[in-house]
Amino acid sequence: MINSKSIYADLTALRKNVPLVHNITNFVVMNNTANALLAVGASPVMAHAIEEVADMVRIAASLVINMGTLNPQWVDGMLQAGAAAKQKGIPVVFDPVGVGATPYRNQVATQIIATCQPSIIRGNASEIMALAKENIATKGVDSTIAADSALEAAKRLADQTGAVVVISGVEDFITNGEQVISIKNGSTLMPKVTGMGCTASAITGAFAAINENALQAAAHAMAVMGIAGELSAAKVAGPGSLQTVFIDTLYQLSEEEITNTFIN
Ligand SMILES: Nc1ncnc2c1ncn2[C@@H]1O[C@H](COP(=O)(O)OP(=O)(O)O)[C@@H](O)[C@H]1O
Ligand SMILES: Cc1ncsc1CCOP(=O)(O)O
Ligand SMILES: [Mg+2]
Repeated sequence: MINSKSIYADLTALRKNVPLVHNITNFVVMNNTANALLAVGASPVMAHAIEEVADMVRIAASLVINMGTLNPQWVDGMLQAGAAAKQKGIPVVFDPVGVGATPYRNQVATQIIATCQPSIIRGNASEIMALAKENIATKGVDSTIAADSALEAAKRLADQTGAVVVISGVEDFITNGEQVISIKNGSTLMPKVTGMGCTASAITGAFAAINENALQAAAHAMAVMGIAGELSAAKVAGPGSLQTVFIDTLYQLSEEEITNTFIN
């Protein structure tokens, strides 16, 4: 369904079109995700004020909503931005950071899915299980379970919401409820850098801006994440340098590297 040629074709389209990706994201990752979006070829803007989100959506090619550090004002902004994105017809990517950890996060995630109707939801296995209302003990923003154990829950969530659902982890799974694509690239060092999941969601927003097929766009984004993470991890001593080398690797990512590294 996807291959190294289709990944590179979308990456080339992204670099050529430089789509504006509007992010309403958390305090922890704003800088990393903006830099990752620039490096992959997109143009990021971070804007959360209720007074401007709808106007920003009007000039954006996609919207990424990430609920990592919530407060009620931001939630209002997310809901307004999501409604404006639906009206304009641009894709919405939702990252339900930490859902399952607190009742407030659960309530906000439900509200965002209902109002913003995301075309892609990306989370780790614990988050996807929590969204699918599975009984799961979560541990803040990190997953406590393997991605494959959330696959059935992800398919159900895709059926319920109409969104493509991505579970990240050792292996990533991307499903529309029927088809499933898996990506085996990545590195055990990636979850040691905060914001790698948020970066995956932001980059998914960039690919969704240039490919109308949400399943393909999400799979291409996760493949690029995994390939760049794997190539970067081979060059570094630990998570500190992974963060910066990852940005350089994304920026330089070539067709040859994709062809030689991609595994699914
Ligand atoms: N153990 C692992 N081995 C390989 N890649 C991983 C591993 N854990 C996470 N990744 C990769 O790191 C990125 C972030 O995923 P993850 O850590 O699941 O997200 P989150 O930070 O939201 O919990 C994804 O691209 C995923 O494929
Ligand atoms: C640590 C933390 N706390 C609230 S948001 C956040 C960042 C989570 O990022 P990711 O899910 O990509 O690791
Ligand atoms: Mg996360």
